[in-house]
Amino acid sequence: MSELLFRQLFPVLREQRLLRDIDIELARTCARFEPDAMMLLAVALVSNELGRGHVCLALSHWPERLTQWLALVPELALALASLLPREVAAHPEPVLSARFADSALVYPVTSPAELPAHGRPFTLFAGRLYLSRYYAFEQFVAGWLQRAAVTNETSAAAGLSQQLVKLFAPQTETDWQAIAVATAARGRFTLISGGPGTGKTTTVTKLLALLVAQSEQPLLIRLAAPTGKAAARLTESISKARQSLAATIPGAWLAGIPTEASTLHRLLGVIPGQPEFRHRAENPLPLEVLVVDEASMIDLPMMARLLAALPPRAKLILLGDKDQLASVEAGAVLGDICQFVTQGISAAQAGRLQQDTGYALQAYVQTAGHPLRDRLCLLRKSYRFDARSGIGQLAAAVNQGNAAAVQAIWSQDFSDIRLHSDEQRLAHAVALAANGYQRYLAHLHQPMDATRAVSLLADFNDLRVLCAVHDGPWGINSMNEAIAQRLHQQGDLVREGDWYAGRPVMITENDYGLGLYNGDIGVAASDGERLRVWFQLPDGHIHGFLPSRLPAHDTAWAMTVHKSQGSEFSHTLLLLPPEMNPLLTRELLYTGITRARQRLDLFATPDVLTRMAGKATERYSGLVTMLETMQRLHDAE
Ligand SMILES: Nc1ncnc2c1ncn2[C@@H]1O[C@H](COP(=O)(O)OP(=O)(O)OP(=O)(O)O)[C@@H](O)[C@H]1O
Repeated sequence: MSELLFRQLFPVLREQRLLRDIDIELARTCARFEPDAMMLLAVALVSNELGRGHVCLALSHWPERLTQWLALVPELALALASLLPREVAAHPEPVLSARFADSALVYPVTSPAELPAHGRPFTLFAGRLYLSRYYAFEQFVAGWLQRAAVTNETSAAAGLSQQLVKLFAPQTETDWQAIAVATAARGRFTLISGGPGTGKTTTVTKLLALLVAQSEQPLLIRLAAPTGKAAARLTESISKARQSLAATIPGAWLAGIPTEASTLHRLLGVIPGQPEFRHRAENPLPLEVLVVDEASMIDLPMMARLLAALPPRAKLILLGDKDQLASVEAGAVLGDICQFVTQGISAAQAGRLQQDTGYALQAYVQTAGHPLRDRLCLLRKSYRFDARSGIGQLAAAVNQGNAAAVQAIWSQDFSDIRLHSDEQRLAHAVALAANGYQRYLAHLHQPMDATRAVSLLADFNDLRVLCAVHDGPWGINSMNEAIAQRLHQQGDLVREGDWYAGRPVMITENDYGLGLYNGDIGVAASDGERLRVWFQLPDGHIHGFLPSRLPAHDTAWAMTVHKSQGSEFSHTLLLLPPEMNPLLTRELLYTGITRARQRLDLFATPDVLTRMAGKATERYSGLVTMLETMQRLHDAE
C-alpha cells in the first residue's frame, strides 16, 4: 500500500501542486518507522497544512480531501480505496484518532494540561494532528493566555477614573477608546483590534501616558512590530499622536513614552543561524510594558517565543486589525483570540469598566464565556474615513461579506474609489501607475543625497500598485516589467541592465548587519557619481547603499497585498486576476482596500469581487479548543 502511495499517488499530487516535495520527503522519512499507509498520508497532509498556514490537520477534513484526490487518479481509485474506508467517511474524527493514536509516531494527548510530548514527532489532540513542535507552541500560547486571562487585576490603581477623565472628555455615545484604556490599565494582557483610523495608536499613546502617570518609578516600556516597515510606521504614528496630544496631556506623562519601535526580531535578539532568540524564559526581556502593533502578522512560533520572553509581571498590549490577512507562516493567533468577542463581556468586567469610565455596558454582558473575552477591545469608529468616504464603506461591506453592498457602492458616486472592469483595464492600470509615479521620478533629475532622499522616498510611497498574485499577467512580476518598460518608453527613466536610476526595490530577507529588513523599500538614484539605493532605516536615518551590498531584493513598482501589510499609501491601485484562485479571499480584498488612505483604483471583475467578499479565510488550529478545555479544567478545580 505504501508503495502505491509513493509511486503512484504522491507524484500525481505533486504534479498538481497539491503536495510539496517537503511533504512527501517527510512522509518518506517516517515510512522507515511506520508501515501504515494511512498514517503516512496523514504525515504528508500535516506538513502540507503547515505550508498553507494551518497549525494542524483537522481530521474531519480527511474524507473531503481524499475524495478530491482519489478523483485525480481514477485508475487507482480501487487500489487506494482503503485510505478512505466507509467508517472513516462516516466518522472521520473518532475513527482516525483511534487509528493514529496507535502509531509509534504519534503522542495522543487527552488534556492540554499534559506536558508536551517528548520524542514523538506528531501529537494528536481533540481530533487534530500536529507536528509536535507546533503542538508545543500552541499549548504554550494557550497556557500563557489562560493564565493572563484568569489573573485579571480586579483592583484598579488609585485615581484611575480621575486620570481617565483627564485623557478622555466625556461623550454621549460609548467611548471605546476609553474602554480599551481602562481594560488595559487593569490587566496583564489586552488585545485592541480596530480597522484603519479607528485610533489604535491614539488609544495606546493615552494608555502609556496613564501607565507612566501611575508608576512611581520610570516605567520600562518597549514598542515593537513584526516587520521593519510596521515598526517604522509605529515610530512615526506614536510621535504624531504624542504631538497631537501634547495640548491635553501633561508633558511629564508623555515624556515617559518611547519614541522608537523595533522589530520583534530585534527586540528578542537574533542569534545568527539559530531559531531561538537571545531573550527567552531564562533571559527575559528587560521591560514592564510591551506594545506590539500589527499583531495579525505574528505567526504561532513567533507568538510563543515572544510570550516566553516576557517577564512574569510585564503587561502586554497587542494592537491589530482582526479582519486583515493572517501571518504568512502558520497560525492566526490574533484572529483565534478574537473569536471570543462573540461572547460579549462578563458582568463583573462591565461593572469595573463602568466604575472606571462611567459608560454602561450592560448591553454587551453575556452570562457564560471564556475570561479572555474580557481582555478584548474592539475600536468600532473610524476617525479617518467619514461617511462620504468610499474606501471606508467598501472596506466595511467586504468585511461583512455583503456582496450586494460591494456591488452597489460603485453607483454611489464616491470620489475616492473607482472600479475598472473593462477589457483594457490591465493596460489602463499600467498607464495610471506610470502617470502616478511622475512626481517621484522628477527627483531623479538632480544628484541625490540623504536630505533629498527623504522626499524621494515619501513621493515613491505615495502610490503603490498591489497585486494578489506573483505570476501571470495580473501578477507582480509581469506588472513590474510592464511599468518599467512603459516608463522607459516614455523616456522617464533609462533602463540599462538590472540597476537603473529610479528602480524601486523591496528587501526580501533580513540583514541585521546593514539594518535592512524583509519588506523595506528603497529606491535607486545617483549621488552624482554612483548609483545608490536609498533607504530610510528604522531609526529614521537615510542611507544610500551600493546596489552590490544589498541583501536579496525584488523590483517594487508593484508588490503583493501580503507584503503591503503594515504599510499605507495615499493612492493604491489594486489588481485582481479575473479567475478565482485559493489566494483570493475576503481578507486579501479588505487588506488591499485598506492600504489606501485617499484614493483606490480597483481593477477587477464584479464576479471576482463578489466571490472574494464571500470567501472568508479559514486557518485551522486548536487554540480556541485548548483555551476552552483549560477553562473547564480551571472551573473544575
Ligand atoms: N477619539 C478621537 N477623536 C477624534 N480624532 C481621533 C480620535 N482618535 C483618533 N483620532 C484621529 O484619527 C486619526 C487616526 O488615528 P490613529 O492613527 O490613532 O488610528 P490607527 O487606528 O492607529 O490608524 P492606522 O490605521 O494608521 O493604524 C488620527 O488623525 C487621530 O488624531
